Amino acid sequence: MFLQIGLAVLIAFVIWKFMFNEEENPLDQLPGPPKWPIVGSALMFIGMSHIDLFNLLLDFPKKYGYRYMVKVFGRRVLHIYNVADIEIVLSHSKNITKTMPYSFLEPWLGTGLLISTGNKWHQRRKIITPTFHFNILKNFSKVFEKKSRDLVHRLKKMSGEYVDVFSVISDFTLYTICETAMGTQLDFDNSTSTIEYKESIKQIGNQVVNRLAKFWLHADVVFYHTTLGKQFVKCLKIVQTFADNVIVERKNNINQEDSSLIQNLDEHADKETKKRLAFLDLLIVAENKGKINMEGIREEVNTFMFEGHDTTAMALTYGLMLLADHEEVQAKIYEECKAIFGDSERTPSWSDLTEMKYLEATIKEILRLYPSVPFIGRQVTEDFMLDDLPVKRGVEILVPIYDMHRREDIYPEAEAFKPERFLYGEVRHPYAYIPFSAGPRNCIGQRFAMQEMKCALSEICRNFRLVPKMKGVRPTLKADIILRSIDPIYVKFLPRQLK
Ligand code: HEM
Repeated sequence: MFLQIGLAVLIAFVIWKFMFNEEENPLDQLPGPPKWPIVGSALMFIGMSHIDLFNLLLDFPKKYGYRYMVKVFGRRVLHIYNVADIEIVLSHSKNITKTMPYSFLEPWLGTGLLISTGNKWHQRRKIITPTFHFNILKNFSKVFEKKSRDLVHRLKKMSGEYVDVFSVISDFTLYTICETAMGTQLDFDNSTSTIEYKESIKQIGNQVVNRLAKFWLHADVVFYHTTLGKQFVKCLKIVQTFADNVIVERKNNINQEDSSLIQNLDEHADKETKKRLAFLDLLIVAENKGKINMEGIREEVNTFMFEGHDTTAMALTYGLMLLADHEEVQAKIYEECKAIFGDSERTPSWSDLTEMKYLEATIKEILRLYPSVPFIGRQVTEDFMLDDLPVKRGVEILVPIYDMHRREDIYPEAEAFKPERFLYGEVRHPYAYIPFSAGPRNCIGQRFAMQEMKCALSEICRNFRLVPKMKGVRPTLKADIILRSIDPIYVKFLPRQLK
């Protein structure tokens, strides 16, 4: 009896709240998919796969224009495609809070740099920015060189067969980030803890995405009772334990020489140390100065491990697919490398990579067509004006990078792969090209990512001619935190004679 009365009161409250007590919102005047009382447009998304959702989002701006609003129950999600709007949103100094999908990463990444907001984010960004100092990145180029050489060896063993590119490339990016972030080599260590860590870190990303795709798993009370939730907890434990052990070991080993080197990076630009510095060492030095604690170090190490391997792995995978399809682009990269290396078989140094202008333009074009992060979300915490439109606290904003990068009026022949767009100084709005986002919350790892990708792609193009499984075929994509393909992408790597 009491239960029924309670239920009736609850339903009456929900109806009153959504139908009669809802504040006027200027966004309600914007175009958008049909809305019903209480549920908004929620019904149209029920049972939709991630592929359908991705396609629906591509279709919406054609129907509703470059500023539209999707309402799902009480949530108002404003979608913006105009570069001027995107600039206002991404350059806003106060509205820096991320939207809901990232919260599912929180049990793993904590509130590290990617997820945190407000003062915590400001402080962390200040502490972490020096870890991406030019001289630190230069120090990492040795890791890029070595891992790229190992990658070429692995591909040589598979020459002539169609290779599932992502599975090989994601090992490369994982090994690279692990050595640069934690100073730990995963590739040749066959201990159980290392193998488990490698597997878990790959699975954990998939588990988060699976959860995101199923709205009934969004509530913690449900999720942690499912098989998926239990597997997630298991992987989380393995990943956290491994990271904690590495941090403790590294803390015990950091010495006076490392500390002084880190604190005087500019003076010691070219100094070689016996031990290669890792991001983690810089965080340990920051801890010694009381700027970050153990929990903070763990959050940031895990954040680098997540952001630093999947993003570059997907970009390189799409990149190899596009190169295989465009022999003329491969040939130009090969010629550029030949002009730099001549007959030498040495791996590229930092300054060699800086000279690779055509390859740089190619990578930019890869990231235009396939930005590893297809959408950026912001939760509005402070009212602001989007030009003439008042946007109120509580609204969510979605910046669809993937779709904006394919706007025909900004990029003529937008679907075509043309690295030359980025070679001859074509003028466009600075916010019209944002694979690494822009404004205060832009990607802190972008220079790292560019150098790593340049190193890997130049080594691959010097050593192989790439052949597609089927020319002109493009993958089916799905809406996710990272831009993923439904099916594997296959490429054949035919060895070149290096001369
Ligand atoms: C192709 C490679 C990469 C792409 C396309 C990319 C893209 C992005 C984008 C779009 C954001 C903003 C996300 C948002 O606002 O929701 C971001 C943030 C971030 N990225 Fe990257 N990223 C790449 C590689 C890396 C690498 C290699 C690292 C680390 C070594 C890294 C570390 C981060 C971190 C820590 C943030 C959060 C920054 C903050 O909020 O202050 N990324 N990245």
